[in-house]
Amino acid sequence: MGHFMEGIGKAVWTGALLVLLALVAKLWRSIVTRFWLEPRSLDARIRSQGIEGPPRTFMAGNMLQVMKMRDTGKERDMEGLNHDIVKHVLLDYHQWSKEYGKRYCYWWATEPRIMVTEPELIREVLAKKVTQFEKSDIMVSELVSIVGRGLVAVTGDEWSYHRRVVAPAFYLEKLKKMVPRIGLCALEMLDRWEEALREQPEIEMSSEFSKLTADIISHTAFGSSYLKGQKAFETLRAIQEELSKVNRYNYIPGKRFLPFPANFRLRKLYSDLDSLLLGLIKERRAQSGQSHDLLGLMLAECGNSSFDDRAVMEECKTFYFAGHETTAILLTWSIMLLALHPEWQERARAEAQEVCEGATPEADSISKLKLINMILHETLRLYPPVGVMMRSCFEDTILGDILVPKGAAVSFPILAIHHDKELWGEDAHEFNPERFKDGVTKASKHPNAFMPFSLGPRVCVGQSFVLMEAKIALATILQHFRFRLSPSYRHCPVFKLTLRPRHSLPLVMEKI
Ligand code: HEM
Repeated sequence: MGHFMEGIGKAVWTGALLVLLALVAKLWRSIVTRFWLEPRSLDARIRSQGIEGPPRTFMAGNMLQVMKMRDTGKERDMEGLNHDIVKHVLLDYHQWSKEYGKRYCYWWATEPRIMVTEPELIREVLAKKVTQFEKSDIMVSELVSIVGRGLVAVTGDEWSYHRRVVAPAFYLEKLKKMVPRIGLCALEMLDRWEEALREQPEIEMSSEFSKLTADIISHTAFGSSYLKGQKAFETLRAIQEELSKVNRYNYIPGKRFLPFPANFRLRKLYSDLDSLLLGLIKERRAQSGQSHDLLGLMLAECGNSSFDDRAVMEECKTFYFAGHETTAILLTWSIMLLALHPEWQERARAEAQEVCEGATPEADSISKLKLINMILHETLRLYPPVGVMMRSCFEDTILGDILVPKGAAVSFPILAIHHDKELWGEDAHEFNPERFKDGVTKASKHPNAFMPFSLGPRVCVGQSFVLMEAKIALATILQHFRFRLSPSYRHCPVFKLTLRPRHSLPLVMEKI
């Protein structure tokens, strides 16, 4: 009996050992395939087409190099106050495009990314071959951690469904109802400035515009519940801070589950945020009548469909992340450019005074602010808040003269395209809003060379909202203040998720 039991025990141990060995072998095979065999085969297919690039390292590819090169720009200011910023901000593109040509390949962890700068090919990816090119799993998981599982992050059928529910909230007729509220937010900011100017001659613009756009999105997204909206946005800002600390380890698989203190803090912040937003949505569903804020419009659109409270909550997070900082940055760069170019400041002021007659713009007069519109476009060309975009390739696809293999990605350096002399002429680095006088499609040698909001069906859903908001803010400011750059301003644009000034933007303000 004893021998019999011993025999069974041995068989169980041997079986367990075999299972363990099989699991280790499987894991080993998938590690070798994912980190060595697949990248090696993709590399060979890309290089065989004459597309060269910097040598890559195991696992991280060129990711750490790219981060380091982008950090170099953060460590020193630009030498002059000019707009030739590609070599400062996108040093990786500047160096590698000189070494390997404008079309080269670099590696983001195990994903090869082919740089594509031809607007025609970019249009093909973003507007025509949308099923072959999508956001990659790596990108989606990074986006979900930053912006939530809303419109920016979802793909395929889930994206079509979200877009159908969200897009109507941004129709011009609906946005027009938000104009008076945005005007009030701008006037409140001006009151604050008048108060501050009694003590000092300068105002710091980046933080002012960050407050303004947070205030506007809190009101326009949540209407009467805007104080709770503000609380949610503070939590989102804390999440953004924590994420910037852990993003450096993105190439480590499963890094979100590792016991970093930042991961524990993030989990708590996400859970606080979810209960706050879900509470707010429940309250709103219980109210009768329709409200004209973004949340109300979205709830009306989804009705009783399967778009549940969680899906609505993810879209609320998306509005904040996609729309708050980007808009603040647009306003910051445009006022910097107007401070630097007093002739354009005077022309824009004259237009604002003529159209608005001392008041904030009305919904129907916003389209008459043509010069201000041109100034905003020129700002978005020189300083696009989203400076680089990309898409992954899900099946072998012919793109112009390239065969993009499944598993590779294409990357579009929007900033470099907006500064390309072949597209924009010799004055590509100069501020010249006049180039937009006949509209965006005629401003350069290619109708799609201007792409701050992307192109095709996934074009920025908030595009009209942001231009409306920026026009109201600028027209209101211009009618009340004349301004110039403070001598203490230091010019140092940097990439920190978006293209922003590293230092503050102090302006010397004079009440008109
Ligand atoms: C100057 C300001 C802005 C810029 C430069 C900008 C730029 C962009 C870009 C480039 C994309 C495409 C991203 C991609 O597909 O990888 C995008 C998408 C998006 N943006 Fe904006 N955006 C701005 C403001 C806003 C605002 C104010 C909102 C909303 C309140 C917003 C909401 C969105 C959403 C929801 C998407 C995803 C659209 C989709 O995939 O269907 N954006 N934006």
